[in-house]
Amino acid sequence: MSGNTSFREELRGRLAPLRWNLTEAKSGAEALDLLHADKETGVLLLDPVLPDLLPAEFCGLVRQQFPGIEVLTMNTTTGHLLVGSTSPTPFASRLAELLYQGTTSSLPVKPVVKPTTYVRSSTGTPGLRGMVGSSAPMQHAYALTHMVAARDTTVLVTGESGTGKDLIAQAVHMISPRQKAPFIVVNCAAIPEALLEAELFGYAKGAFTGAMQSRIGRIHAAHGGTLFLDEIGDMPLSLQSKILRFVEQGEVQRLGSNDNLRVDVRVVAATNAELPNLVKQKLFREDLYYRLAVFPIRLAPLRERENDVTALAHFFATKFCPGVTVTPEAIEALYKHDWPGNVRELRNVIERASIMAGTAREIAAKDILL
Ligand SMILES: Nc1ncnc2c1ncn2[C@@H]1O[C@H](COP(=O)(O)OP(=O)(O)OP(=O)(O)O)[C@@H](O)[C@H]1O
Repeated sequence: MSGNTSFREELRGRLAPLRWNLTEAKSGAEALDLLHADKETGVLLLDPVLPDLLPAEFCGLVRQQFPGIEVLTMNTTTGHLLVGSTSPTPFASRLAELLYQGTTSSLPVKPVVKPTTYVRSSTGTPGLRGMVGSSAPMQHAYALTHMVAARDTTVLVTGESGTGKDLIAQAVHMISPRQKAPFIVVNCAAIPEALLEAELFGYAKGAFTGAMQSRIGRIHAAHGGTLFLDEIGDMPLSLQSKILRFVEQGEVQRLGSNDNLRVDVRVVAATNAELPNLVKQKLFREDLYYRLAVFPIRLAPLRERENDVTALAHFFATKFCPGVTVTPEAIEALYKHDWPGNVRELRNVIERASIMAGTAREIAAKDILL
């Protein structure tokens, strides 16, 4: 794991003869996502200069969520392992020795350390206001949100529709030092393409017919705070280079004006589209994708969130009808469903059920209409 491309290449070359399954990550967030996806990882070689997280934060997360993985820190200048003062495992010492010597010929073919468990405990990770659910994927999302919120790093929230991406974006702002400054939302899918540029960047007087006076755009309105670009996958290609310039350089040019105005805006983007696919189809700029995806937070679909349906059902029942409970049979009925619309769909089902329940003080299985 290293943000340094040439260092990763060098290491890949040196480890290639071992025929290990090698996976590379450019940032702490990407590494955590890959570890979640591939439970076979045994060893993580870490460049301690991470582009997104402090090494201690990253190591703490890996220790908490993947206790079986051995994290070995590297010196990227020398290419040697920094085997710390705590006693290293025999594997770490051997790898250190071999990398130090610049030869890997006698390394064991497989890493000797295997991951054992994947922590699913509900303890340790603080949650986020307004968000219910303590499944492992949600704890992972909460932890990433807490870690990144304090910085100005751009965040990309992904996940199916209704998984809570808006809530995460709001949380990033609300627990950041920018919380008292504006949180401006732009739904890129909801504003017609012809109006989006003026809406985002503003315009100078006379920029187009009807521009009777100058106006600042929503980017400007977010100065000092956070701009939430929702449905970023729908951002027209024609506007993407201008957005990239704003995200990279903090510069905004109003329509019909040559002045470059500087703004201090943190960007959070969200999408339910697979941006890498859009990049392949040339519908989304690759450079913008990489710039936005500095710190990705992926929200799992509800069907992958273990027991969260129970907690969410009780939460929404209380919200719509304080004092009402949900019977175990009703909960069982909820678990038979796949939830393609995710939490939004569950919320709607419980809202309807609380009406169907009438004057009863509980929501029964018969009230659950799927
Ligand atoms: N973990 C959660 N706890 C409580 N409510 C939630 C949670 N996740 C989502 N919701 C609720 O579900 C609804 C949909 O959430 P949200 O709008 O954040 O989803 P989204 O992923 O942004 O969807 P879309 O892609 O369609 O914009 C909202 O009413 C939100 O308050």
